[in-house]
Amino acid sequence: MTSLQLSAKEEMVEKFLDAAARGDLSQVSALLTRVPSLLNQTGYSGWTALMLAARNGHYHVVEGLLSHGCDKFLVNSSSQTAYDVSKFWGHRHVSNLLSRTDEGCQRVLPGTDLSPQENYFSCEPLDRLSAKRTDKVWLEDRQSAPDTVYLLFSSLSPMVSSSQEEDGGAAAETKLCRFTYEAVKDLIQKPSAVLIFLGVERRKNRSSSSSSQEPPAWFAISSDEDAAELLKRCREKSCSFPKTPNRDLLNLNEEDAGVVAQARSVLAWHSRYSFCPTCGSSTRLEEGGHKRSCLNSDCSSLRGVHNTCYPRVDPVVIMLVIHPDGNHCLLGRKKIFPAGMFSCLAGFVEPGETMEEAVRREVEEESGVKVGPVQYVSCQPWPMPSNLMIGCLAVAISTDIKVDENEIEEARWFPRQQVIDSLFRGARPAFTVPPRQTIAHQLIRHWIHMNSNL
Ligand SMILES: NC(=O)C1=CN([C@@H]2O[C@H](COP(=O)(O)OP(=O)(O)OC[C@H]3O[C@@H](n4cnc5c(N)ncnc54)[C@H](OP(=O)(O)O)[C@@H]3O)[C@@H](O)[C@H]2O)C=CC1
Ligand SMILES: [Mg+2]
Ligand SMILES: [Mg+2]
Ligand SMILES: [Mg+2]
Ligand SMILES: [Zn+2]
Repeated sequence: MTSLQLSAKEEMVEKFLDAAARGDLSQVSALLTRVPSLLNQTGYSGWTALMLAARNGHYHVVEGLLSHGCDKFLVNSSSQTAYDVSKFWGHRHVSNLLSRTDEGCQRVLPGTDLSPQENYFSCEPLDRLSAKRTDKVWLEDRQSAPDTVYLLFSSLSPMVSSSQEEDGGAAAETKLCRFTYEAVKDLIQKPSAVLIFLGVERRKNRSSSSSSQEPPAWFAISSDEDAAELLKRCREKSCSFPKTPNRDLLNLNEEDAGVVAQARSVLAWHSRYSFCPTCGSSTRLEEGGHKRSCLNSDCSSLRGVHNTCYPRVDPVVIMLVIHPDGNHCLLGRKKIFPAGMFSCLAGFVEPGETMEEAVRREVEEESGVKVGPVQYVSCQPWPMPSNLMIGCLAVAISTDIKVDENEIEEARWFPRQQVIDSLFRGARPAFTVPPRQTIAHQLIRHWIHMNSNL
């Protein structure tokens, strides 16, 4: 290419970027018709036409460029996307346009903070009515009510039905199988059965005429009967008890996942605490399955408050560590991860430790990186078996990495652009992030959505 041709091309790019910056939609369209390759060209400091139009709030130019299929995830030399730029300059109509996805209303780049409800397993479709757990008469009455819903568990997995996609591809949706009292009453009567009261359905419309009637109650029942025998109780063909909960329970809809978060954690606690941890005696289920009391009347667990009597929740900190330059984040991989997957570092909170200290300790133990400020973002119940994942952002104050090979296979600083590529583009990214149902994924997204460079 001659220098004359080169400068002609440069001139064309400049003209195109200038038209976008001025909001001249007809010139932008005319130039694109003649030279389609202009679409994602960059000028000074890596600014694209989309960024320049976004900077100046030119909604129709942004719309036009998007309709031509321009790449909205490109970043300039300060690692800002067009969305970051429009948000910083207060052009909300443009940032709303840029945050839309092809799937419609789902937000890829939300302008607001992540709400706790957005984490999978955190939806609460049932009102737990904990005060009713001690009301034996009420509980027995609800158990046999015709509209009461029973979920059936075997080896801590709920019975689910899966619909397959038409081409025989991956399971499209997994639903909890719901049973009536009549269908499971023989199981409830077995001495080995564990029955948990989960709550009652929340009324969608409190002022509805049927409000005098009690909303349906939900129970979980765990049975040690043979799984194949249990499956015969279901009329649907595609029923199963998932074998790999870490993976299979992520295909439920948000509401079913919320119910499973409670039921699985409580059942897992019963399966591991059959005997009193204080004196080793047998225990009795109480309070709708939310308590185990020791049968030895001399046991000290019967006096005072004891966490041996109630289901456990184990707090785990999970953190996205940001490089002091603001443009890289620290991700690690365990040996058991699928090839190419990197995730946030995580670790159990230890006794007598604050959340912030647990973040600093786990990051330093696992990666050798020292952490300064820590900020809570959101949390996620993780019923594998009963963790509460406390999601944080943390800022590194040192950058050398030395991994603890017992826990982590590799840890690396990833540039923001690679993270964006992995989250949103999928086309041969340098690494993969965990699935959207994990808080690790949501924390990574949260960081990308922040205007950390502006
Ligand atoms: N939802 C999400 O996005 C994510 C969820 N997680 C979950 O977080 C949990 C913790 O993460 P992980 O990195 O493994 O934690 P840690 O870094 O704390 O390492 C766990 C190891 O530490 C030991 N350990 C120390 N204290 C405890 C304790 N109170 N309970 C259990 N083990 C303890 C165990 O060792 P030993 O086995 O030798 O006794 C265990 O294998 C995991 O269960 C994982 O499923 C993790 C990442 C993402
Ligand atoms: Mg650790
Ligand atoms: Mg860890
Ligand atoms: Mg640990
Ligand atoms: Zn005891």
